[in-house]
Amino acid sequence: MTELSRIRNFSIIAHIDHGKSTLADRFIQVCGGLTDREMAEQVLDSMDLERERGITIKAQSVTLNYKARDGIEYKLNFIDTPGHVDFSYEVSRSLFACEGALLVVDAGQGVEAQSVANCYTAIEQGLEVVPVLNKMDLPQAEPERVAQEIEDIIGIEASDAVRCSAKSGLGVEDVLEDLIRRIPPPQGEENAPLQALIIDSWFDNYLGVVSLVRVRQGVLRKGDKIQIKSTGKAWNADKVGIFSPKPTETGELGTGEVGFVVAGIKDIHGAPVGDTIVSNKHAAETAAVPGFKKVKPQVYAGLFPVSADDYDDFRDALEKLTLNDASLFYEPENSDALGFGFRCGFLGMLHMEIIQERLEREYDIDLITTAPTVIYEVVTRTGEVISVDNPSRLPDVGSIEEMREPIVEASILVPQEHLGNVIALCEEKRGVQSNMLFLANQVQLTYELPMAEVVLDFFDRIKSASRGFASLDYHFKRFQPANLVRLDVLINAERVDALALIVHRDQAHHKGRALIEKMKELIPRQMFDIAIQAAIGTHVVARVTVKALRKNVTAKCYGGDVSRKKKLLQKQKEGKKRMKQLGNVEVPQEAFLAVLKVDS
Ligand SMILES: Nc1nc2c(ncn2[C@@H]2O[C@H](COP(=O)(O)OP(=O)(O)OP(=O)(O)O)[C@@H](O)[C@H]2O)c(=O)[nH]1
Repeated sequence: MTELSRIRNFSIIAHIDHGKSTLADRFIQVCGGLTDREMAEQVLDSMDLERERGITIKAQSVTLNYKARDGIEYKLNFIDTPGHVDFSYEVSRSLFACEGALLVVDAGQGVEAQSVANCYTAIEQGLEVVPVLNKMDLPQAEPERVAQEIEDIIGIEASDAVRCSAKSGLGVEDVLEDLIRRIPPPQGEENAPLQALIIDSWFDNYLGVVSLVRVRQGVLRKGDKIQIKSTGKAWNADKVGIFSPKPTETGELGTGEVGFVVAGIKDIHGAPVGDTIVSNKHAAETAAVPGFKKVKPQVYAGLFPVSADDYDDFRDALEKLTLNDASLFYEPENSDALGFGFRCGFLGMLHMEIIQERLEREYDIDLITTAPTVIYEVVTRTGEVISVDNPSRLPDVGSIEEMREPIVEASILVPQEHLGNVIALCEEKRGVQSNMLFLANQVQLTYELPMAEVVLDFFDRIKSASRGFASLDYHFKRFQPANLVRLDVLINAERVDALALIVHRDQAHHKGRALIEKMKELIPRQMFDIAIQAAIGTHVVARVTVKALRKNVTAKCYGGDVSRKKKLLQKQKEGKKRMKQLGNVEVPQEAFLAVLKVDS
């Protein structure tokens, strides 16, 4: 067991692309955790998809042995955190297991809103935040300006922040030295009964559920009878160890340490993130570690297999995905237009795209996704409050007393020269400004905005309005009464349930018109005219027609070249894969998501 004074538990707070993963890889290299050959690019981003998109999704940890300049060997537990705003709850749960955090800032860019929000969380949780200026090898690095910005915006001393380059390796050991000096060691009673916090749980095909834990007090040993506090179920700790970064069994985890435990649990709901593991013998007298907030999905959409034959495979795939992703929600949904599918809940649009891509790539299921929506609250005339995550399930207008939409508080950091554009965008999105602070070169804006306006494309819009310089962080604040209506889309006079949207009444006409114009571009011409209408109740607000066209793909083939003809027909068939037949009209997947393309 390692003496507490030689342990440091830390996270890295960084904005996307500021170099967190590169720096973590450098740490692993400096501490000799892997041979060069094993040091494949960016070891910590383990999922294929993460690697392709270059973003970190799942929290991971690594234990490193670092021989410091004072001659002492320290055990450094690094708990990785994702960078995207959709996954910010994972940051707060990783911070729970640490005494400190490195704030890595790109010295050529400066502080970004999300890092600010995460730093505040860290400081609130009593963590020591240690600033690091990265990318010092770049000619545009301006360490003095950025250090000043850290002091002004976050309010921590940064003039002496270590300057490094994760890419070249310059200053990386200085970062480790600074970390050891400034981040306090963990505290806790070695002889007390076991109390360990579950930071993360995931499903492994061979081992069952693996949980990443932080021991608060006592010792977790292989063979111990343990209990999961919230379920009251007892298990046997079959495997106990650390990630170095390869999983390595050590047989025990002492107070203050971070590592994994495998206890024969078959379902991640049996070892929920944020739960506490205690010794079975002392379960009654050991309290749970005060956990962190549970996350709820923010964005809902219907997912339907293109081919009804895929339904069972689709359900199995969702079941498997939730084994590793407790934040993914699903329940069966039946649409008149699209048949049997599932209503799924996601943390945000990125999460939705990732799940959709995994379903298609890893499980080979072609899907139609309906327009994403947030959750609305509806108060009925009888005084009942119901949550609506599906526009087509909105109760009859006559029975609605009030509708409420979710409001977020958004914090935006933007350089002064782009302030006007960003404010204009917030106004367009029905935002209400609650604060504006001029800090160093940046302005910190606080807005209350309807969540529906924020989750879809706000992030991309704000980036383009500021030439990539503005950054955004937001969280749910409350539900607020709003004048909302359901906008229906009719194709050849048939209402298509899967295309319904909930929109603000003031925007209904404009949105309806823009939406069907977009759909007109996306629905290919067919052998007959197709009328597309947008309607509120029985009132049609806009109408377009997709003109008939006889599309004969083989017309171009002269002579009797059969193989060429076959090839063309095959090509056309593949092109059809993601089409859905609505009545006699073929509608492509893109048309169901047309609303996402309306604003841009
Ligand atoms: N020039 C230079 N480039 C760097 C440095 N550190 C990282 N980069 C580059 O910056 C890009 C982003 O680095 P990552 O380490 O993937 O960033 P990240 O913060 O982990 O991003 P997420 O995983 O998405 O949170 C990569 O192309 C790196 O090669 C540095 O010190 N200098």
